[in-house]
Amino acid sequence: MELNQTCHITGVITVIFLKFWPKSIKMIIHVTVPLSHLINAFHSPKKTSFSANTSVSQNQHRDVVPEREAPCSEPALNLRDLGISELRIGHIDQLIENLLPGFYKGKNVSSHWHTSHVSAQSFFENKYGYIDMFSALRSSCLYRQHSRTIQNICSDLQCWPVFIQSRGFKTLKSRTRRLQSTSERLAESQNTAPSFVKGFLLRDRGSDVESLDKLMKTKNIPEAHQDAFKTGFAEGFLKAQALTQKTNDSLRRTRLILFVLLLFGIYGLLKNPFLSVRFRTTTGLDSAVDPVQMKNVTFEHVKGVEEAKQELQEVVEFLKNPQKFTALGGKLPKGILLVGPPGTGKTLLARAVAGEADVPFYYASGSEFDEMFVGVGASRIRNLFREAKANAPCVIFIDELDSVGGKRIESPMHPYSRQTINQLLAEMDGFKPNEGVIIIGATNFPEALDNALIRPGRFDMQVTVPRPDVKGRTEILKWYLNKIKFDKSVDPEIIARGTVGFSGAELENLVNQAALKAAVDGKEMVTMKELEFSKDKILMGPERRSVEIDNKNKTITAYHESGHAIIAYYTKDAMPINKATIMPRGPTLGHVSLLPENDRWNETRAQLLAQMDVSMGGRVAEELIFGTDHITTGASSDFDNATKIAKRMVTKFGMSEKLGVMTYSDTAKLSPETQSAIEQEIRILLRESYERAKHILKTHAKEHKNLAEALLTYETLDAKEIQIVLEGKKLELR
Ligand SMILES: Nc1ncnc2c1ncn2[C@@H]1O[C@H](COP(=O)(O)OP(=O)(O)OP(=O)(O)O)[C@@H](O)[C@H]1O
Ligand SMILES: [Zn+2]
Repeated sequence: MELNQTCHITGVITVIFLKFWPKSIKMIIHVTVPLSHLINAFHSPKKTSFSANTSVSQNQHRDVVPEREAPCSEPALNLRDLGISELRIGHIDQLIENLLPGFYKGKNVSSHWHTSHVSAQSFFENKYGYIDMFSALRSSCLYRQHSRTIQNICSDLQCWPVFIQSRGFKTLKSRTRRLQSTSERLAESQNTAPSFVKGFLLRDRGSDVESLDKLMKTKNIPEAHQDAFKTGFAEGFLKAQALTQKTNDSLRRTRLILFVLLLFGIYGLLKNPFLSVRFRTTTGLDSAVDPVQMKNVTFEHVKGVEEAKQELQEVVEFLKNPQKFTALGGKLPKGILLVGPPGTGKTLLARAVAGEADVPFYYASGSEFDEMFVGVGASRIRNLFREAKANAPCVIFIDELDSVGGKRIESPMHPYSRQTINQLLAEMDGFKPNEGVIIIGATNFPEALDNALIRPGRFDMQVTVPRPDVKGRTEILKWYLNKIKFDKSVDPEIIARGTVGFSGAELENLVNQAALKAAVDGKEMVTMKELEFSKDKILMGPERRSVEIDNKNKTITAYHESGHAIIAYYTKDAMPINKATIMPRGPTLGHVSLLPENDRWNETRAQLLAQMDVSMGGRVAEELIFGTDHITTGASSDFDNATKIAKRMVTKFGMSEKLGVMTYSDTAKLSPETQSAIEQEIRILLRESYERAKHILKTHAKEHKNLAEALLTYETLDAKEIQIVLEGKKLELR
């Protein structure tokens, strides 16, 4: 039987024994060697042509005799000759003992090794002078006689789990040697290592697992080893994966942090007032054009302010055709100031001027210019004017001019408050009147403006934009009613009469609220009812139907509101009653709304006194009907109103005999005597008003009672119904 075959048989025997010995298999399974060790173990150490007692020094050059070329003439050596019948894991020692008598500790083997001065690669080598077990086997005296067998055993044993001691640390020298020897060994092992290991060693990472399984199958690797290999591979693979995963995770985290920091950086730059200003006013993308961006607004869109429109017409002419004005040598105003209460159409007018002249409209709000950072306001103004000059002719509109051009505060606390306004003054002086740039400012408080702003050559043209009169209101109502579906029965005039003092914005809101109400009620179009409803809502506040009010409180409210109504009805100079209700609205439990029959441009002393008396009507009614112990807190807002009127009469309108026609703007700075004189006068006015109200209510106690009961029945009464009740007629049930 050919040696080879015998060896193979040995190898096979080995395998068979192992196969049927679950215990030994278990033992083998426990002995799992990390992958790197397995690879080390495969590299059967260099073939050495040692003589038995040659002293072994690890750096002796070894010539490698490739196993397969060795002649196979030796007699076959089988385990029996070695006194071993069957080979199990426990027999390794005996085998080695027989192969290498005296190898094991305790026998004084001719020591092949000295104390190593250079640390060897492994403790094994340090101790035995051989790189590993196999080279120890090969150097045995038996090797020469049975080199073939020992080689085969070694190569078979290679499949056995081997105990390799390796040092936990690597010296540079050993590392180099290891790397070098590993690569040489790897090259060599490709010849000696069984094919399945080759595939394993040379595997491409991509398809490890299935090639490993495939190899396990095709090369019928013993069961026991499969787990060890798989475990080893899995461990190595998982470790590698875990490491990659960790690296990827930390890379991802770093990238995320950098990205967030970048975002913050960009946000900070954009928010930076200097940059954002530059961005806003110098880039075409987001220059300070009117954010509302109403397209081609013309004078047609502005109703009820004819006078203001006429005054601005000439500005439009100038913007359309500046030469016409320069030829005559005339100078147009650089700055136009629109003055009026909120919501009267100042911004709309400025847009209409730019729209009529068809020039760019630059919108800026005064409050934008004031930032907590010093100098930001001034830089924004510079940018705005630079951009406008570059696009002349154009309109610059500065809304709420008083917030940037307010009186300059001369105080060490605000050393920079002048910077922005000074910049504005400088810019206004910085261009010639006929350069084609018109600056329009709007303010609700002209008195708050710095005088330097409104001197000639700056905002030297002032246009008043007042609240619309009944005619203007009718026009504005028609304008907005035409934008919705409304019933033909709607008479804008009546609504206009009932909305004295309403601004354009409030009228627009009234029509809009009526449309919403009609939509909520599922109506096809808006009728007078919805318009009245939204008017009351604006005048008296939204109804609070959900509020549950007990009868006692309802009765008090009914007499309180009737008190106001009776005074208004029986006082000659009082405003006519529009409506009385005990339906809670807004913050009040009831409300009486009065409306002048037309616009009051001025109010007489009698009218002011009448308003005070009406305000006193509520408290007086409570006192007369329920007694002084049952008067309520509900009259506080009435007294506020009456006190305000009395104070304006004394300090503003010169309507006090004692204090004369002087005005007292800042009472806090007055002398104590003057202050107490003012208080005295106010007190007298209020007491007299109270007495007048009491007199009226005593005189018309019956009507007062009838009206209160009607309110308890109908909850809300309009002017007509109130008149019917006070005339003693019966109201038809609604
Ligand atoms: N005379 C008017 N004619 C038509 N619509 C008006 C008129 N006045 C106000 N409006 C409406 O009210 C809205 C607000 O008006 P605008 O902003 O021009 O008032 P304003 O005087 O500038 O208010 P503020 O002083 O609060 O800035 C306008 O968009 C417009 O729809
Ligand atoms: Zn009241």
